[in-house]
Amino acid sequence: MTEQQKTAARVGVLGARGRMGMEVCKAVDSAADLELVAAVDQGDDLDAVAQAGAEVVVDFTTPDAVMDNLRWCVEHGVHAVVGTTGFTGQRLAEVRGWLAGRPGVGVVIAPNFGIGAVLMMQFAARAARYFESVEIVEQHHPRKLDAPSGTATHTARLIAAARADAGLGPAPDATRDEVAGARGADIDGVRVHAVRATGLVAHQEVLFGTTGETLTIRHDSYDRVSFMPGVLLAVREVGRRPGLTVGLDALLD
Ligand SMILES: NC(=O)C1=CN([C@@H]2O[C@H](COP(=O)(O)OP(=O)(O)OC[C@H]3O[C@@H](n4cnc5c(N)ncnc54)[C@H](OP(=O)(O)O)[C@@H]3O)[C@@H](O)[C@H]2O)C=CC1
Ligand SMILES: O=C(O)C1=N[C@H](C(=O)O)C[C@H](O)C1
Repeated sequence: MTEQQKTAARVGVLGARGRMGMEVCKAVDSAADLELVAAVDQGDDLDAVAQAGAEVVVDFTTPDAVMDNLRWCVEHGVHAVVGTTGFTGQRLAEVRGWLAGRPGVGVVIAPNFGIGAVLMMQFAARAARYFESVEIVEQHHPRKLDAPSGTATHTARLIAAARADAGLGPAPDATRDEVAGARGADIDGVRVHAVRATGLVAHQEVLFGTTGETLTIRHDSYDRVSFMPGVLLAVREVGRRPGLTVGLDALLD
């Protein structure tokens, strides 16, 4: 064993045969300071992760699978970096509850690991107080299971909080006799529209409007490599951050 291998952090990937999981396995494999010790997918035994001595697990599975995986990690003292979507306030509270019993364990959950996407969300939250209207349009590949995206849901919540802080009421909207769904989903008072089309990867526009002007903030991931610097940053940092960290923002400061 080389000196490099002795000090490399041991990483397991869940959802390893998925679109993101495959990319994460490649990225971990290519990082000199990380060692891919377990690649687990549907039907594989999670104990492979423990047997391989993984210190950090990366989860890109499904909203249905992720909670069981995460509880397993916390119970086994393995740090977790989670990109899988579907984290409601209730789910986050549950994770905090598990972590309370394992004070040394760190969990990072981020709806989007793209640096540009994180900035897009920050810029949108900053702009929110100045515009009476706001709508989010997220666009993804058609094999995505969830809608709206985790990124769009998170963005809507940030915008809603900023609007509430600024004392803004509901965005003006005189629509009547709607065809169901025509105005998108309502997330904390923010309309979110989900587009699915072959050729897309992951894209989002936040459209703000006020008298005589609009502001559009747009982010595009054209390739899943865009998420890898954020994922690797979280893998390297998670052990130094016991408890739950939501979003990549705290790791970029
Ligand atoms: N935070 C971020 O930056 C990003 C988040 N995502 C999110 O990551 C998740 C995965 O996306 P994507 O890679 O495109 O999806 P895929 O469907 O391509 O991959 C998910 C993989 O997880 C497997 N899987 C299902 N259940 C389990 C389980 N219990 N244990 C281990 N593996 C399991 C699936 O197997 P099978 O197909 O057999 O069910 C599949 O191989 C989604 O929630 C997506 O929204 C995606 C991109 C970026
Ligand atoms: O499923 C995807 O592809 C993506 N999922 C995440 C989300 O739901 O926000 C992140 C990114 O949009 C890609």
